Amino acid sequence: MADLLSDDEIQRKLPKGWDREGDEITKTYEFDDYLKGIEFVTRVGEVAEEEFHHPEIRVGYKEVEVRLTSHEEGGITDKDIRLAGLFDDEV
Ligand SMILES: C[C@H](O)[C@H](O)[C@H]1CNC2=NC(N)=NC(=O)C2=N1
Repeated sequence: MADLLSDDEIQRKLPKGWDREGDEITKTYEFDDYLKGIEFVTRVGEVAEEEFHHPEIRVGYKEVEVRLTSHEEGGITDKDIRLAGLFDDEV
């Protein structure tokens, strides 16, 4: 089990463009068209499965919202920070 991060660690480690909301970190990605967002979701899902750490994903028109938390630990861990960076690499 990974350690829960402190408030200061979260703020320090949070990748640019990500926000902290309670026990989650979140980012909304914007796309030129709906299907580009859907294609992004597929890539995010593949990374999540490879890392066995899964986000919640909300698909809107030309936008995709991703939310990460470590369910087993009950908060935000380095796994969430790491996945955030990997998802950013998939844009
Ligand atoms: C049994 C447990 O669901 C698995 O170990 C994995 C699956 N994916 C997961 N994803 C996330 N975000 N948090 C978890 O604690 C988690 N656990």
